[in-house]
Amino acid sequence: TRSTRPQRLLGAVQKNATRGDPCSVIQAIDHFCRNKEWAMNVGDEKGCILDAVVSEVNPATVLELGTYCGYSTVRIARLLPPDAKLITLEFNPDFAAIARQVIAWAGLEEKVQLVEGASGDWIPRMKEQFGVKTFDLVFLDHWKDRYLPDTKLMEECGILRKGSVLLADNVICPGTPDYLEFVRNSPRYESQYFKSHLEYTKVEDGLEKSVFLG
Ligand SMILES: Cc1ncnc2c1ncn2[C@@H]1O[C@H](/C=C/CNC(=O)c2cc(-c3ccc(F)cc3)cc(O)c2O)C[C@H]1O
Ligand SMILES: [Mg+2]
Repeated sequence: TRSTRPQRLLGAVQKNATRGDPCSVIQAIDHFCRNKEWAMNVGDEKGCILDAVVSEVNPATVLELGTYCGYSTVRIARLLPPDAKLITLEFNPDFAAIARQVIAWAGLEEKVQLVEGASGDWIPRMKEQFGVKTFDLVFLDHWKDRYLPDTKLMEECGILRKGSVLLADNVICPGTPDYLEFVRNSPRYESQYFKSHLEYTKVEDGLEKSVFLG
């Protein structure tokens, strides 16, 4: 049977990237998506903004919602200090299987814990299951109608601390209007919009960075 796009994306990584070299994995995926088949990775342009925020926060603990093929997982994990931990949630087993191989090809397995399951089920269990009290950085890139409910859930579960940074992809395209309205109007967040473009296109999109004020 015909391969899937994530399988072809993994093939491009295994063919063109060097094992243990995260930058070559990122470049291989961006080249594949720009020249062969578009895929919903955060991409190189928004990826540079993601890199800047990760470097600024220098997080010890990171939560990613929506792994997909692991592109942003690799982008973030490659910048983390040695004993930092990135937990990434993905409920589609086929995507999770591809992402594990992409993360392994980049040589970043030690820094990444990929959890197969729904964010709503796992956010309440972060403390007991993984011994993580709070997250310094959360990257939201899963179903767009889950950004707001999961943010409220993270607040309720106490996994955000004063200064925790939420970075949300696609706040313009496809758009997350309810989430954007919430973080921009809530007194508990200091929000900033980073204008960019939808991955591999000229369409406007951007990232919203929201600092939880406790
Ligand atoms: C609740 C929950 N828990 C765990 N994993 C979850 C989850 N909801 C989705 N996921 C997983 O994250 C991934 C989903 C991401 C959703 N992202 C998107 O739908 C998405 C869509 C576009 C886009 C833009 C313009 C167009 F014309 C077409 C598409 C661009 C992007 O950057 C995106 O992230 C894969 C899915 O299995
Ligand atoms: Mg996205």
